[in-house]
Order: sequence, then structure tokens, then C-alpha cells
Amino acid sequence: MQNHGPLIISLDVSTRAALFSFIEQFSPDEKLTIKIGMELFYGEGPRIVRDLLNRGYDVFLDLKLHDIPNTVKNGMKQIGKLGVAFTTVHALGGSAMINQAKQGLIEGAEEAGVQPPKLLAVTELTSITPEGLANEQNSKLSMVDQVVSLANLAKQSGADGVITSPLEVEALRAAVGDDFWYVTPGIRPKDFPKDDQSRTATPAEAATVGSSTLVVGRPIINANDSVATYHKMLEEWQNANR
Ligand SMILES: O=c1ccn([C@@H]2O[C@H](COP(=O)(O)O)[C@@H](O)[C@H]2O)c(=O)[nH]1
Repeated sequence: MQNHGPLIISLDVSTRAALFSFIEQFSPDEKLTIKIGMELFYGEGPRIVRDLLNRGYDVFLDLKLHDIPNTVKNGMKQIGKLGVAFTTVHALGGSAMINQAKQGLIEGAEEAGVQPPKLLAVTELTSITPEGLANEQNSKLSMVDQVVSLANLAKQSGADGVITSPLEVEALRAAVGDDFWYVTPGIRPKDFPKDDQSRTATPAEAATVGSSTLVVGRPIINANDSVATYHKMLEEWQNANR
């Protein structure tokens, strides 16, 4: 299976102090990939991203841009300058927006002399249920068909991959191909509460269906022993049958 990536920790905290007190539980040699979302980014600004990069961590900046193409391009130009590994838009923003997002990342990265991040398009949020898709979004498609349709759009528009739940990954690999990233949040250890997630799977299940990379937040952050929980989930992800 291609692009078997890291288990990304979604560090959904609101302050720099909380971020570093979490990270300092780990050995400095541990090669972590940290996802920063809107909570920390809006609270602390881009400096927090630079601080993590300077300490050697890989960063996934997950701001899920969704606006007109020109606005997204200019926002992505700023993100492209940072040197992060992944960033996101909503696929529902459409082809022109995704295309301009990619362009902005390339221009920003070139200006700063860094590599552009991989652009991931969010398909249907993992909190959305099939009923919500039908009744609130009035989609006539099943969840899988809707996600495949958005992933095809994202790929044709220049994205490097999608954010989706593991439940759609097998269909995506068949319909969209292996040369694309399938990044999956909604990961829960067996018997762990779903919280506000709807379409969930364990690390082993996600590996078996072909997820490229996992995103895990609360099960690790809120654990009594976050380091042990991270290692247990990482081992399950790395050792599952593929
Ligand atoms: O469809 C999506 C897109 C993004 N996310 C993000 O992933 C993490 C998941 O956190 P958990 O605590 O493990 O539920 C969170 O930052 C979301 O914003 C997602 O869950 N689903």
C-alpha cells in the first residue's frame, strides 16, 4: 500500500503552555507529527507553528479554508511560507478554489525557499452521519459516493489527498487511485467513546482498509498516560495487516 504515513497527534489545546507541557511528556528523540487546528492557531498565531518546526517537529496546519478562490489563494500563500507538511481546504469550495489554494501554496513556498505542504481536501467531515448528509445537505448520493465524487474533484483540481473517514477508504482507493493521500481522523481505540465523531474506526481497521495516515486527538490528549496511549495506537497502526 502506498504512502503509509505517521500517526498524527491532533493537539487541540488553546495555549502555548498546554502545547509544550503535552509535548514535553515525550522523549525529545520521538519524531512526532503534530496537527495544529484553529483553536491553537487563532489563540497563538503563526509563531507557534514556527516554534514547533524549529524544534524539529513535522506540522500539519489544519485550518480548512473555504472561501472564494482569490481569498483562499492569498491565505494559502501565507501558509505556504511556513514550511508545514500538510494543510487543508474544504472540497466543497469547488475546483477553482482548490486549484488556487494549490497555486498559493506553491508561490508562498517558493518565496520562502521551503517545500510546499501537501494540500488535503476535506470531503465529508467525520462527524457527519449518512442521515445528516441526506437530510441537512440534501445529497441524493450515499456517503461513499459523495466522498468519492468530492475526492475525484479534489484530485482533478490539484489536491494531493483528502481527509475522509476510514469507512470510505477502500472505495476511494478503487475509484480515485493509490497515488493520492487518504488521511483519516475519526480514529478511536476499541471501546473508546466516539465523542462527536460519527464515522469511526480503530487504528488496525484503518490500516487494513488502506488509510495513508491517521489523525488522533482526544484519545491521546485526554488519556491518563498520553505517551503510552500514543505508542499503543502507533503499534496497532504499524503492525496491522495491510
Ligand atoms: O473530517 C474531519 C476533519 C478533521 N478532523 C479533525 O481531526 C481531529 C480529530 O480529533 P479527535 O479528538 O480524535 O476526534 C480534530 O482536530 C478535528 O478537527 C476530524 O475529526 N474530521
